[in-house]
Amino acid sequence: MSTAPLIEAQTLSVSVGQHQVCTNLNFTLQAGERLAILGRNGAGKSTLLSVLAGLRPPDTGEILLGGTSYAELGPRQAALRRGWLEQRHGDAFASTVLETTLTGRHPHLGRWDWESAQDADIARAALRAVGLAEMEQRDVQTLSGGERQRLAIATLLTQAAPLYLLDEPLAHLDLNHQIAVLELFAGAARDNGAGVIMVLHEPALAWRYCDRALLIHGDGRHELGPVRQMLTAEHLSALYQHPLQAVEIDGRIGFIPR
Ligand SMILES: Nc1ncnc2c1ncn2[C@@H]1O[C@H](COP(=O)(O)OP(=O)(O)OP(=O)(O)O)[C@@H](O)[C@H]1O
Repeated sequence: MSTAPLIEAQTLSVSVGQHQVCTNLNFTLQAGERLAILGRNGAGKSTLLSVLAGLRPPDTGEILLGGTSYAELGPRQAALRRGWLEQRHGDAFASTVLETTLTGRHPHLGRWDWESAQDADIARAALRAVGLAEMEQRDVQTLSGGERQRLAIATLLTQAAPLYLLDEPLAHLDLNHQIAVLELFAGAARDNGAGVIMVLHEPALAWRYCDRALLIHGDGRHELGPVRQMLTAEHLSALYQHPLQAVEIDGRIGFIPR
């Protein structure tokens, strides 16, 4: 069995327009690890995540999935190794919730294959996991923002890639569903050895649900390390350019804006 990391970024430099997102970024993510990406609006978190997903090229450097580059893998093999939750979900056509979830199985099917009963079982299990089991025949265009976000997560779970790249997975979710989704990916990491990289705007949840944090400062600088070292009031006040105070209750940390 390959012991190569799920993903490895080597000397990665990324820019968009005139904006430098990161310079000389190096990291590896092993099975079962969770990494949070944090930074101000416009810092370049989504841009970096789309580079990690192989959807736009870095300026320099390389990304390897299980030791293999995107160029060598090609789109189908890449889709079997990493799933990407994008920030916006457009539904140009009417489709049911179940049909949309089943699109997650496409990388697993041959060119002329239809989805099997087993594929439908996998999709239904994912819909149950995000609390949408009762809605499988609903038209996606009628879903609320939070329901649509949970459907995107169910589709990603149906894809069942070992690495999840999540761009703001908590967008549109109420507090109850935020924790449910973070618990879902914590379980995937713990029980199935999934790797998770997620863009989050809530440092307290990153502290609780991730092992490491990558801080993107928006001027090309980044910092990477264990959450307990990275997610301090001092670091986060500098990152968000707003003074924050850390509060600890029952072993959990919160950050209060001053
Ligand atoms: N095609 C483009 N041309 C020029 N600038 C762009 C382009 N795409 C994005 N940008 C800019 O690059 C910067 C980084 O965008 P990105 O979406 O990666 O930020 P982000 O950190 O994910 O922000 P947010 O927290 O608001 O989602 C932003 O200032 C954005 O306006």
